[in-house]
Amino acid sequence: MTTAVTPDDLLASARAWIAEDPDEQTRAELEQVLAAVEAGGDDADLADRFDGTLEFGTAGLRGALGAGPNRMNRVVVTRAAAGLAAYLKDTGARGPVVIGYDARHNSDVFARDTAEVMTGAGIPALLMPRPLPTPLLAFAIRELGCAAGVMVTASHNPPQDNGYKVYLGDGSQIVPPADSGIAERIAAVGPLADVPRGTGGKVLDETIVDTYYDTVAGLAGDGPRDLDIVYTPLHGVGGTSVVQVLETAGFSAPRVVAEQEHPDPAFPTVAFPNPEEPGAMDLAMALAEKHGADLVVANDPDADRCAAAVPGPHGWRMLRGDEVGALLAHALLEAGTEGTFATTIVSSSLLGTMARAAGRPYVETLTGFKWIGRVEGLAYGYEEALGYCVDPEHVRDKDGVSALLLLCDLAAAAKAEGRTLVDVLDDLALAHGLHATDQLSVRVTDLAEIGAAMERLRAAPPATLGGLAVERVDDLSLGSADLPPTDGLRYVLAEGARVVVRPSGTEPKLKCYLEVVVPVNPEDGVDAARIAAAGRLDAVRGDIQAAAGI
Ligand SMILES: O=P([O-])(O)O[C@H]1O[C@H](COP(=O)(O)O)[C@@H](O)[C@H](O)[C@H]1O
Ligand SMILES: [Mg+2]
Repeated sequence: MTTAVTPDDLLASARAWIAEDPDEQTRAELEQVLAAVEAGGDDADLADRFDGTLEFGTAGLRGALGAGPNRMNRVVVTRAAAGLAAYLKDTGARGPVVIGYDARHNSDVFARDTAEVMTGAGIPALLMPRPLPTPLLAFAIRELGCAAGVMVTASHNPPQDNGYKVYLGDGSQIVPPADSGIAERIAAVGPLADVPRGTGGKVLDETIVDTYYDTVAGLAGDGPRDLDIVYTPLHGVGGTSVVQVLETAGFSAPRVVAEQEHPDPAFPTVAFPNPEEPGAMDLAMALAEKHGADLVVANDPDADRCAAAVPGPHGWRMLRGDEVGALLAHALLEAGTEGTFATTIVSSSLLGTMARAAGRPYVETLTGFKWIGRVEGLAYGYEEALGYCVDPEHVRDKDGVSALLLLCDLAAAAKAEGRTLVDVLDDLALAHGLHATDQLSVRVTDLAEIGAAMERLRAAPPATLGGLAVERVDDLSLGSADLPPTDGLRYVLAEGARVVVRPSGTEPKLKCYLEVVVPVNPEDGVDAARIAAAGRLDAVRGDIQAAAGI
């Protein structure tokens, strides 16, 4: 919520904040900012810090570390934990809260604060033994019968950010109305000094980690294991888990990108620690090229996403999330997996086509794994943002470790037949048409630019995009029978193409998701369809960019 503040209110809020902040560092930081304003300096920085509070977005709270309610810090985390504790008590939830954390700045401190607030509220707290992947936390919630889970992570965001993912006892991240129920109770938390603090809870031993490794390793079949794998955890926490799981499943140890092997909150070798960002996978692909490896796999820093790259005639290329999503779906369908297949409205429509062809139920949700994770009867869910859930029984969230293992499993099976993952993708294109997707993602410094772009699109709906007629425009903010309201626009285009435009819920970005479908003529081959699709995507991209004015 954004409230207009007068300068006097602002100064008073800052002083009140300093008075209750238990963190020496953020206290000193805000004192400095305040002193500069009091000395007549610009108050823009101070105003921004107090311009509302961090809110639950696509994946919990997320924001820059720093002092003030609009930043991630010990005050905000303590209040969030107290609000969650109140929600759990009010809703009669039973069982402990398990708390995980990644290796970012202060993640361990925020995790400990959360544990102390939980025990202070009379709720048992279990703390993960060390910085570990997000999916391990999601696993622990179900495995240990917890009432809720908290993961302190900002995933793939820049180094100066941190975040707070909240899960309930079903192991899925919170959605409405639980998020607003928790937010109301956070807002109602009184002075910090009145929030009772207990012990740090129980620190779990390695048993939970080993159980997870065995469970994940057990997902792979007993197929061929000859595969030369290059892996990078992108300076995050996936490293030991992935190596251990691959080896338990019978693969040789992957070649790990040495510069990115160990957790480092500064993420020194990448501009953004996000495998979706250009350049993030360069070191991994260079290592693979050097050794003539078969496959590159990567996780984002909290290891709930999995990226992959494959060799081709023009060098290594990254697979899109939609391609990995289709490959894993194919593997599961081939293995006879029953149940519902699900993805989001911004992901490729290929999954729906594959599910229908195989006679499986199919569901589309809003963006975010918090929605996919709670699909009833879920057998497999994925989203284009490199997120995959291949074992919903144990992990009701995306899991970059299990997805990575199953992808290696599939690649090794293909290799044993003298084929590659690209050959499998070609099979799918021949069977269902080439579904090509791309994303136009524009990072802004001023969030108002995103609102302005959405307004322009609403005011002047394009009649065609990339030469394809716009057959229907859905304003997603109105909601529908199948989907709760969310800020976004969907353009249904001729020939099976579509564009969705929405503001990111985790970063200051406007995202446009593009898909075109091109039939494959077996005589011309899949590559001809790929070239045609790339041209179409370019044309659609140019038009939506112009229409949005970004
Ligand atoms: O940060 P992660 O890896 O948890 O990923 C989070 O953010 C992604 C991007 O969301 P948005 O487009 O709103 O920025 C979501 O797709 C994902 O489900 C969510 O968990
Ligand atoms: Mg992540």
